[in-house]
Amino acid sequence: MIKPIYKRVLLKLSGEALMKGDAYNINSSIIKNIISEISEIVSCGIELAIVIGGGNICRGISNKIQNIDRSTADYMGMLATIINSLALFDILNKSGIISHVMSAISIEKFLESYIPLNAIKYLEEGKVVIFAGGTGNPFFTTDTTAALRAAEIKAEIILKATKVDGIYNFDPNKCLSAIIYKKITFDEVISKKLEIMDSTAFSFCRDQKLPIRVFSIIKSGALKRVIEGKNEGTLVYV
Ligand SMILES: Nc1ncnc2c1ncn2[C@@H]1O[C@H](COP(=O)(O)OP(=O)(O)O)[C@@H](O)[C@H]1O
Ligand SMILES: O=c1ccn([C@@H]2O[C@H](COP(=O)(O)OP(=O)(O)O)[C@@H](O)[C@H]2O)c(=O)[nH]1
Repeated sequence: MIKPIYKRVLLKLSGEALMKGDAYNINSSIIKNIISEISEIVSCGIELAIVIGGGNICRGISNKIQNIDRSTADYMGMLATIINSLALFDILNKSGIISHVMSAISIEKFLESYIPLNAIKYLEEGKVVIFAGGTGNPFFTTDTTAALRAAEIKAEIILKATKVDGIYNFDPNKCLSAIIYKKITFDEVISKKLEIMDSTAFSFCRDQKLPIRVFSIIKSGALKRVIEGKNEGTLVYV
């Protein structure tokens, strides 16, 4: 049985990390693992909001189109987050975890628009809320979306599930001797220009005093350990 130290959290799932070896898709073993952990934490009373990225879809498309305008590519990216959010919604509901998708971009035909008070109501009812469509604005990322939404719904922490198991002094995919931080302040992460998240997201979380824990999406049991306040990945704090 999980002993959570949080009541309401926002989970950021990297689109690219979900892809793993399955080019421009969602890897079935990664999603199966994360769904089973989500099921465990939701059944112990955690109120869970999710932001899912779109890198697994949009990077594949924009790599193939030459000279695409930045804002056009960004709108394609936001649509990619909607595709991933709908996929996640379907998988969650089929696994018996009631969830809702709320989008920053209105598509009345099949998507509920993002209304903060409704999102909070769903969370209080024990339903998972997936925030789709990013912030609705180009030049931002889903990390910044996660920061904004987490502040608005008053989540206690952002849990960033990604390809690496924490924040290192250098990108571990480029420097094999990089050393992991168990915890690090926002000021340090910003001044050292550690690029695991964008600086807009880091600055916003610092100002809002909203901690972030970065951990591996692949490591089994990591989400559960994070929810229990165990020393998993890297904690970024004020
Ligand atoms: N200092 C760092 N510590 C850890 N990872 C880093 C660092 N700098 C850059 N990265 C990179 O950040 C990536 C994870 O960021 P994320 O936003 O989840 O990925 P993506 O944008 O590909 O979805 C890692 O795969 C890693 O290569
Ligand atoms: O508010 C937002 C959120 C996302 N995006 C676009 O959507 C893409 C996918 O999001 P992200 O890169 O954060 O996904 P991830 O890396 O987590 O898969 C981004 O690269 C941007 O092009 C955007 O323009 N505005």
